[in-house]
Amino acid sequence: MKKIKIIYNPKAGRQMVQKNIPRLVEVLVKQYHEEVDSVATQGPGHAEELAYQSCQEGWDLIVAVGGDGTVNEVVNGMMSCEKQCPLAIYPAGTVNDFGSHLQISKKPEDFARMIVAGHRLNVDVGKAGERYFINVIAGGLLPNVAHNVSTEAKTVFGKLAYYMEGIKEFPKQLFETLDIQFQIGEEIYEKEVLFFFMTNSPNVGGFKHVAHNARLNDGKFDLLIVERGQVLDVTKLFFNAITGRPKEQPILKYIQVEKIRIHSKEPLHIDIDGEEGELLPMTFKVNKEALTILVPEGVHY
Ligand SMILES: Nc1ncnc2c1ncn2[C@@H]1O[C@H](COP(=O)(O)OP(=O)(O)OP(=O)(O)O)[C@@H](O)[C@H]1O
Repeated sequence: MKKIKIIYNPKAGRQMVQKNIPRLVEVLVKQYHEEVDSVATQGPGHAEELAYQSCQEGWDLIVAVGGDGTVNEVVNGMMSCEKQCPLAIYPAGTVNDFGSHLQISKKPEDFARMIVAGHRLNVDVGKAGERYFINVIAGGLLPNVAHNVSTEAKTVFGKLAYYMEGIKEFPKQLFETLDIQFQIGEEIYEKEVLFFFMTNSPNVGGFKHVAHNARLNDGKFDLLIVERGQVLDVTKLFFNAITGRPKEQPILKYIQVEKIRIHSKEPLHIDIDGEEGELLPMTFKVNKEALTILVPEGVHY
């Protein structure tokens, strides 16, 4: 019998997947005879506290139910604790870049089966200053769009809320570039950028395979920098991302990094797994295969 702690964000996504939790608990307890406790988060930061506490108390598995922000908090709680257990992600957010790359089923019966089968994958975890991240850090146009979308809009429109905000903001911000310095080892690149992101999984902002070389356990993060360009270049870039056909383009730089320091001339908050983080400058590095997660069997990442 395993002791399983479920930490769920009742406000994540369209607040639909959370309705599956009672059924998930029932299957785990009645069919598989596991010991299960589920706790709802009360607000920002609570998932982190609960995850830290659960590791300290020696639970065998933590299940994070929410979007990328909730998963980020749980990962921070787990990584700060000396004792560790595996993590399972039950995607219930608006975008779920990380969860959707893992191809995790939302059907409670399938999810319970995955947990009990216990197929493991050790994944890289990033450190951004003092915070951990599991999927993506970003700066510039895209994160601004994401932060302007309210919880209410996400509950009603889901992913569409991000696209509507994007269409509104895109023309306004197209010419607002940022002066960014990327320092990788001894090399320094100075760029005038629209936005940049550094990702663990290939999926970013709901777009699949944007970072086509990204692997969850290769000890590297994939840095994509979109430089200032002509309107047509930027439009083409988005079109290729939407249609899942990423191509080499003059305004796009694609580099794999293990450690990087990023400076911005203007004050710029970095976005960490979809939530607003600290101001730059900041050093980012990869902790290779630092966290064990449960994944469906037979899927290649
Ligand atoms: N009870 C709560 N009420 C309001 N906010 C909460 C509560 N519990 C957690 N939160 C906060 O909700 C924020 C958003 O959660 P999360 O990112 O998981 O969902 P989402 O934004 O819908 O999904 P995604 O990031 O995948 O688009 C998190 O930063 C978290 O701190």
